[in-house]
Amino acid sequence: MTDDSGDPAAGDASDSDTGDAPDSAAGNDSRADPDSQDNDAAEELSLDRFHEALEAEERPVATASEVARRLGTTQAAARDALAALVDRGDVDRLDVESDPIVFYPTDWGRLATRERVVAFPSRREIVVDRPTQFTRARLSQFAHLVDTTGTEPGTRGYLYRIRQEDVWAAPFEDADGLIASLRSVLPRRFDHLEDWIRDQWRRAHRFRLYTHEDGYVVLQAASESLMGNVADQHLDDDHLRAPISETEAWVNEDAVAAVKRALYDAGYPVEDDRDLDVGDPVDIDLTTDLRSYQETWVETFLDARSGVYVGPPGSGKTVAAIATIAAIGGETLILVPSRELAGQWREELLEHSTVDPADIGLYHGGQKEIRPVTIATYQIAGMDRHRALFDSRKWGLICFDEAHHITAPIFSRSAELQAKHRLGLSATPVRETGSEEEIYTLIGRPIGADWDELFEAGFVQEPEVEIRYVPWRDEMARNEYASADGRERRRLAAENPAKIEEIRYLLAAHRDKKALVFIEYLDQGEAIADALGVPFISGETPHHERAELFRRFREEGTEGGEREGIGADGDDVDTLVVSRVGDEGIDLPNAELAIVASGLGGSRRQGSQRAGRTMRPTGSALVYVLATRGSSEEEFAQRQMRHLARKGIRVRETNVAE
Ligand SMILES: Nc1ncnc2c1ncn2[C@@H]1O[C@H](COP(=O)(O)OP(=O)(O)OP(=O)(O)O)[C@@H](O)[C@H]1O
Repeated sequence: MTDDSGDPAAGDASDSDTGDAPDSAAGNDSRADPDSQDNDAAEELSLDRFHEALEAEERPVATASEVARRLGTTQAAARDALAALVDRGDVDRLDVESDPIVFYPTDWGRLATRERVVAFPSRREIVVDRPTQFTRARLSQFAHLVDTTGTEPGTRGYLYRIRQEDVWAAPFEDADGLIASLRSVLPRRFDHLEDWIRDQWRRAHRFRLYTHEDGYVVLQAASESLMGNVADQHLDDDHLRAPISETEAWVNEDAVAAVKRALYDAGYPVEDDRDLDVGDPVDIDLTTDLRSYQETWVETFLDARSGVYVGPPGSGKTVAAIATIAAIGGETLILVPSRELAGQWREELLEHSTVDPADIGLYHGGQKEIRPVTIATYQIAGMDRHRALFDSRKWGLICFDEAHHITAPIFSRSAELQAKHRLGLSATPVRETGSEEEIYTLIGRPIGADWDELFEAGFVQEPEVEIRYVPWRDEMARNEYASADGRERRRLAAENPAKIEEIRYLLAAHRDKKALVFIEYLDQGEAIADALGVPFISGETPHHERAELFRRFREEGTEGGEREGIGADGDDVDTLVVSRVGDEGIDLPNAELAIVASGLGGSRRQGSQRAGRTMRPTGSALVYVLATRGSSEEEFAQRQMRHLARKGIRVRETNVAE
C-alpha cells in the first residue's frame, strides 16, 4: 500500500532528469524552448528566486527541469545556476538512483539530516541535534539530560552534562566499558574528558564495605591516606567502632547507610560487598524463560546483591524481579506506589512463577495480610503504625517498584534495612528522579541492560510523527482543486476523500491502540465518523455528551484487544474523531495514536499540541499527519515537520501509493 522510502525526493516527481537525460518536462513548455537560449534569468538565480520557484511548485524540493520551467529557461541553464547555488552552500542536491536529482535549500536539508553531536569537553557537555533514541539511551547511561530546548543556532537540541555522580552510577563493569560507550556517541576522542571520567570512576572504587569472616562489617579504603584523611574526617564514633588496620575499620552495623551516605557526599561512593540476609526460605520457581537482557539484569544483581533495574516501560522489569525473588529464594517484601499495581504484581507473580497463591499477601488500605511474599503500598508502609510490616517476618529481599516514587519515610526505613537484599525498578534514569543519592546509597547502583538488545527486541520506542502524503482519489478531485482558489482550495485539500481510506488503514494497522482523529472541518468530521462508525466530538456536541465520551475513551482499555465493534453503542470507545474543541485542555493520557486528518494550516502551537496529546513521557505514541499530495498541505506538513524535528521528535515521511 505504501512506498516507505522516507525520502522527500521520492514523491510524485515523474520526470527523469538524472543529470544528462533529455528534459522531457521542459519540452512541453513553450517558455522553456531550448532555442530561446534565454539564460540570464538562470545565471542570476538567487536563493530567494529558488524559494519562489519552490513555492510556485508547492513542493519542498524541485528538479532542474521544474526550476527551468518556473524561470523560463533551459534545463541546462537551470542546472548550471543550481550548481552555482550548491557551490555557494545555499542549496543541496539529493541524488537518488533511478529518481530525478532534486534540489532544496541547504537549511532545510540540515533539518532533515541525521543527528549531529557536538562536544564541549571542558564543560563536560554534549549537545545533540535531533538525537536518535539510541543515542539518547546511550547518553542517559553516563550523562545527565539538562535541557532539550537550546536557543543558540547550531546548538539547538539536547544538552547533556556529565557530572561525577553520572560516572559513579554508570552501569558498566569497568571504566573501559563506559569509555567505549562514550566514544560510540562522540564524533571523536577527547583525552581530557576520558581522563576525568577514569578519575571519577576510580573514586567510586576506593572504599568498600565487606563482611568479615567473624560476621561484622568492615570498611576498607584503598590507601592509608584515604582512611586517614577522607574517612576520619567524614565519619565519627557513631559510624566506626574501631580501626582494624591502617586501611580498615569496624563499622557499626546500624550505621551502614549513614557511612555510605557520608562518603558519597564526600565524593567517594562506597562499594557494598557485604553478605546480606537471605531471609526465611520461600518456595518459588520461575516458569517463564527470561530474555537474555533480563538474565543479565538478574546475574548482575546477584553479583552485586543490590541495585536498580532501569529499563523502558514494558521491557520486563517486573518479570526480571520475579526471577530475582526466585533466585534469592527468601521471603520478599514488595513496595509499590498504588493499590492497582499491588494487584498487578500479584497477577504477574502467579503468571510467571510457581508461587503458592496462599503465600502472597496484599497490604494496603483495603487488606492487611503479611505473607512470605507481601506486596504493600509505599503509603501504608511509610506509616509508623504499620512498622510491623518490616519486622514481623525475616525478609531476604525488599523490592522497590517504580523507585522514583519512593517516599521520604520509606527512605528512612530503608536505612534500617541495609542487611537485606534491595532491588529497585525504574523506567526513569535514576539520575533524573531527584533522589539519586538516596537511591544510590540506600538501594544500590543502577543496573543497565544491553541497549542494543532492547532496541532490537523493540522495547525502546518513542513518540513518532509520520507524515503521509495521500494522493487525490481521482482526476476529478485533482482538477477540482486545480481550478479552485484560496480558501476553497485549502478546504478541498483538507477534505480529500482519499484520507478516509487512509484513516481506516491506519486504525486497522494499530488495532490495539486508543486513537484520536483530528479534523478541521465539521463536514469532514461527520463524513469520517460516519464512514468508520465512531463518535465525533465537535463544538456542537453537548457538554455532558462530550464528557461521557471522553470518560469512556479514558477508561476502557484496548490493551491486547482488538479494535472491535468500532462505533457499536457499547462501552468500548477506542476511537474518537475530534474537532478543534478536542485540542485544548482535554486530558486523554491513554491516547496512543493520533491521526491529524486536517488542520495543517493551523498554528504551530496547535500542531505540537496535537502531537503532544498523545506523547506521554513514557509511552509509545504514534502521530500520523495526513497531507494531500500535490497541494499546499504538503508544504504545511513540511513546516510542521521541521518544527517538531527541532524539538527532537523523530519525523518520518511516507508516500501513500495511488
Ligand atoms: N521473558 C519474558 N517472556 C515473555 N513475556 C514477558 C517476559 N518478560 C516480560 N514479559 C511480558 O511483557 C510484559 C511487560 O513485562 P513487565 O510487566 O515485566 O514489564 P515492566 O518493565 O515491569 O513494565 P512497567 O515498567 O510498565 O511496569 C508483561 O505482559 C510480561 O508478561
